Amino acid sequence: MTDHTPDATLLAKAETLTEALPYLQRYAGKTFVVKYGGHAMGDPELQRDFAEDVVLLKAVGINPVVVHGGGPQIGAMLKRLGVESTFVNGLRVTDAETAKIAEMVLAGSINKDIVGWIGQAGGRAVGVSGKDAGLVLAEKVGVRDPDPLQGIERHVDLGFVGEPIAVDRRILDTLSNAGIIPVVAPVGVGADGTTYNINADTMAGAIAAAMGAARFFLLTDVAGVLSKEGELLTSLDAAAVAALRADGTITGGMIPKIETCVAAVEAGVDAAVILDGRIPHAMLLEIFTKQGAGTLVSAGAA
Ligand SMILES: Nc1ncnc2c1ncn2[C@@H]1O[C@H](COP(=O)(O)OP(=O)(O)O)[C@@H](O)[C@H]1O
Ligand SMILES: CC(=O)N[C@@H](CCC(=O)OP(=O)(O)O)C(=O)O
Repeated sequence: MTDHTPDATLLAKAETLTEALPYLQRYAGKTFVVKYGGHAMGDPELQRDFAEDVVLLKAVGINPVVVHGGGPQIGAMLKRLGVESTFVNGLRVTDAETAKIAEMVLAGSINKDIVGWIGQAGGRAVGVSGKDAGLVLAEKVGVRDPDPLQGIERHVDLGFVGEPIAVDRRILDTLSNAGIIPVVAPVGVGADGTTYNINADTMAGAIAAAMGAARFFLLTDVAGVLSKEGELLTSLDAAAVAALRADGTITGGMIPKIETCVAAVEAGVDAAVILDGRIPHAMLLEIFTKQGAGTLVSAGAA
C-alpha cells in the first residue's frame, strides 16, 4: 500500500503556515510601519531577507510603509569629504553642508537602493522623502543637553535638525492603495522651505502615529533594549523607559529610538517593537510566530 503521509519537513512547512493563519487574519488590511536602521543594512543577504519580508507582508494583505535611516552611511560620506560630525543625545549636529550631504545619501542613494531590493524581491516600491507631496512638515529642533557632572543643562544648537510637526499621509495612502510599498527617507521641509535632517526613528514614529499603524517595528543592530548587565528587556512602558534614561542605561542612538516608541504608542499605535535586524527574517518571526523577539514598548503597564 502506498504511504500518503508527507515527509516531516513538508509537514513542518504546513504547520508553519497554519501557525501563521490567525496572524494573517488579524493583520489583513492593517498598516505596519517598519523603520530600517542604517546599522541593520550592512549585509547583502540580510538586505535580501528584509526586502522579501516586506514583499511578503504586502502579498498577504498588510500595508507596509518603510522608513529608513542611514546614519553610518552619512558618516562614511562625511568622512570621505573631510567633514567633521558630532552627535548630541543621538542626533547629528547638522550644518548647511552636512544637511546637503545627508539628503544626498538618504534620499538619493539609500532610498533608491531599498527600492531596488524590494523590486528584486518581486515587489513594487516607490521612494519618497518627507518633501514629496508635503509628506512631512518639520520644524527646527532645540535640544537641552544635560551635563550631570556639573548638574547643569547647556543649550545646544543642532543646526538643520528637524522634527516632524505634521504628516500629510495622502501620498502614502495613494501608493499603498495602488499596491505599491512606500519607502521614506528621513528628510523634511519647514514652512519656509528649509530642508531638515530628521532622525529616522523620530520620522518613522511620526509616520506610524499618523497612519494609526497596528505595528511599528524598528530594526537595528542590537537584540533590543539591554539592561546595564546586558540582558534583553523584553517589555517596557513609559515609566520604565523614563527610569532607564534617568539612570543612564539608555544612551546614544537608543534615546531617539525608545522615545519615538513611547510617543507612537501614546499616540495610538498598538505596539512598537525594537528588533534585531541582524537576525534573518526577524520581522516575519515576530509577526507570524508565537516567539516574540526584541523589546516590546506598550502604552500601559508592562
Ligand atoms: N540600553 C541600551 N540597549 C541597547 N542599545 C543601546 C542602549 N543604550 C545605547 N545603545 C546603543 O544604541 C544603538 C542603536 O542605535 P543606533 O546606532 O542609532 O541604531 P540605528 O542605526 O539602527 O538607528 C546600539 O547599537 C547601542 O550602541
Ligand atoms: C538628525 C539625525 O541624527 N539624523 C540622522 C538621519 C539618519 C538616521 O537616523 O539613521 P539611523 O537610523 O541609521 O541612525 C543622521 O544624520 O544620522
